[in-house]
Amino acid sequence: MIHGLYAITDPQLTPDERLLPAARAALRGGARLLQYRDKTATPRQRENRAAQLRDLCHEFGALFIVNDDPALAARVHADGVHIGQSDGGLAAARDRLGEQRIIGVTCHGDARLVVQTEQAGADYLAMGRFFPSHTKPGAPAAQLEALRQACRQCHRPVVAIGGVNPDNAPQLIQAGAASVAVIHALFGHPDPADIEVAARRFSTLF
Ligand SMILES: Cc1ncc(COP(=O)(O)OP(=O)(O)O)c(N)n1
Ligand SMILES: Cc1nc(C(=O)O)sc1CCOP(=O)(O)O
Ligand SMILES: [Mg+2]
Repeated sequence: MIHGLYAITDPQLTPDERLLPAARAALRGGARLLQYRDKTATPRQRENRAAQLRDLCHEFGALFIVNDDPALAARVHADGVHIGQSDGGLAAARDRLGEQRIIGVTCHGDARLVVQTEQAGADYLAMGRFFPSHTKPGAPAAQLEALRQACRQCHRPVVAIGGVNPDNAPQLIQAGAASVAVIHALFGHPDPADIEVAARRFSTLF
């Protein structure tokens, strides 16, 4: 079920030696989904890390999602993949992963695209960036009103992303977001104990 805190790893904030302790802390704090997002590692490193994160997520009963790469998601038996508008398309990802696995698709701030992408068969729709983001400052901005509209019209879960922290997340949840996806407000904390506290703050909002 796509609901609650959605933690996303980051190669700068969660490098190899910090990846598993940081991910474990987010899961202990209640993250219900975790995405492996790493555009810099070698294919072999990505496969190893993804397999370890999959096992960790399943220890906590959380869903494990791979960013960008349906083939890697299939190889490591992830629960699903997240694709953007330039990541090869929903149909190709569905062909690769079958009907049982989750496919999430970025729809930026476009409520009409959310509805179209739901009709095309995505399992969740992601909208953002709602607030200034340390991680991806150049992501196109999205408006809360578009989130409200999308959540009224769409039957699948909508995930809100971009500069989300425990203080601004309530606005997104109030607007109808089923989940908030977070990098910096979790993994920007150097100490895993603080990641867990932050994750718990998010989790109690749902
Ligand atoms: C949950 C979630 N939402 C949005 C994104 C962004 O995906 P994309 O537009 O493909 O950008 P990159 O993450 O690949 O830089 C995401 N990864 N996860
Ligand atoms: C990966 C990503 N995609 C975005 C979008 O708007 O599509 S914003 C973003 C970065 C999210 O990280 P943080 O929580 O640190 O802002
Ligand atoms: Mg992408």
